[in-house]
Amino acid sequence: MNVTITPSLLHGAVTPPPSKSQAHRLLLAAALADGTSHLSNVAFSQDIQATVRCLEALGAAVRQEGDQLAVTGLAGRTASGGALPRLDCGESGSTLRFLIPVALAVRGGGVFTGHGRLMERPQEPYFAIFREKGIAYEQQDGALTVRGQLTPGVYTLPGNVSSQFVTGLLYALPLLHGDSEIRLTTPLESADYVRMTMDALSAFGVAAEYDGDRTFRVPGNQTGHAAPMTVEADWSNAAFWYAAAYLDSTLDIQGLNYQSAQGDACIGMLYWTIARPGEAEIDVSGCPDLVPPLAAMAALRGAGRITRLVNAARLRIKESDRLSTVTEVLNALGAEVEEYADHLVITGKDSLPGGVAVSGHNDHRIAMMAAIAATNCAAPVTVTGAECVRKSYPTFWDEYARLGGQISISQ
Ligand SMILES: O=C(O)C1=C[C@@H](OP(=O)(O)O)[C@@H](O)[C@H](O)C1
Ligand SMILES: C=C(OP(=O)(O)O)C(=O)O
Repeated sequence: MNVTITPSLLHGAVTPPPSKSQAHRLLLAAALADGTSHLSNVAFSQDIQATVRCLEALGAAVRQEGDQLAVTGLAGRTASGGALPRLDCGESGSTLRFLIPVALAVRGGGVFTGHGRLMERPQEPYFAIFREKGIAYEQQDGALTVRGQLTPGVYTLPGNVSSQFVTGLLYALPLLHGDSEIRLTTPLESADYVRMTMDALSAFGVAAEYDGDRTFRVPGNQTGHAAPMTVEADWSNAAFWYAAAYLDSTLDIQGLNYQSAQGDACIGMLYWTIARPGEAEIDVSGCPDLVPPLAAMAALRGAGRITRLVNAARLRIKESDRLSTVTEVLNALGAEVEEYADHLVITGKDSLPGGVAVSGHNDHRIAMMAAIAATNCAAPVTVTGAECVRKSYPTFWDEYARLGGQISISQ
């Protein structure tokens, strides 16, 4: 699907979709707990569909009841020895990395498949653990098979590849028959995502302790208890509307929790960092998903104003190599972005020429970045492969049009 945008500013009230990160976590906690949890405000983005499908494959029951999702958990039931469950994780890194250790704990392993770039995204921190602990793994023809017994003990891994490994272990280790420890060999990046994990576990009565530095203590023999929960609005996707507002659209962004544990809630603060005159340097190691909207803001910050988005190496292992795709797409629109190994340097302009077609690179955040930058372009912009927004924000283009964005869609 191609979307052609005739540049115009956006106006009106908008509520961001339910948080994808929080929904993954609540669904998983509910699927492992005792009893039936009712979850409100779950939206079926492709990534959440992947998590639901995989939790069902692991034996949890998920059904729609009115506008809630009822999740009946495994309640400590485990099964091993039979055929391994097959888990199609779509393009969702969270689903894959959260469920690898969970599948080992509850089913003795699994066969994981994925689409797009997913199976190329790194899993080495898990593989290093598996080699040390004698868990078999094999990646062949796009499928990753893991098989073995997860045992309580010490789990050592780096903190700077992806926080999603820590989250996966925090879900799996409480299920084991003994206490465990997670030890990080480097400082934890994306730390707020791990805090969100601990909040979700704690809402279901599962305890883990973090020393705030490199060690997590995880007591074993824990089964969570069903809890009614409501998913918050998504700050990572709200950030695109913040970017549009910074670029002169008049938006009333509603429904957000300003006390949220979502790390990307810092977009409110970063908005002002970008709005101030002079050079800006933003460390994005805690909020990697904000780079596309921040880059759109920085590209249009005003002539000559320099923004550095630093500590961003991890952006290369997302749905696309985001340091390269942010650079390519914004520069195609006429921006001045310089790409380095682990950072971007962006020299602002007052407006961009546009007048080109840019690829969404099968990356929802790149397509949304292009759409927001297009509001400040002089000539129409076509986003090809624009359906990729379904990964996290299926209604994005509808909302964009509802807010007055002038789009035409072609196949
Ligand atoms: O745990 C999560 O929900 C996520 C963690 C982050 O990944 P990293 O920890 O790999 O940076 C983020 O980029 C991703 O979109 C979602
Ligand atoms: C990187 C993302 O998600 P995941 O890692 O779960 O695929 C994202 O939503 O930007």
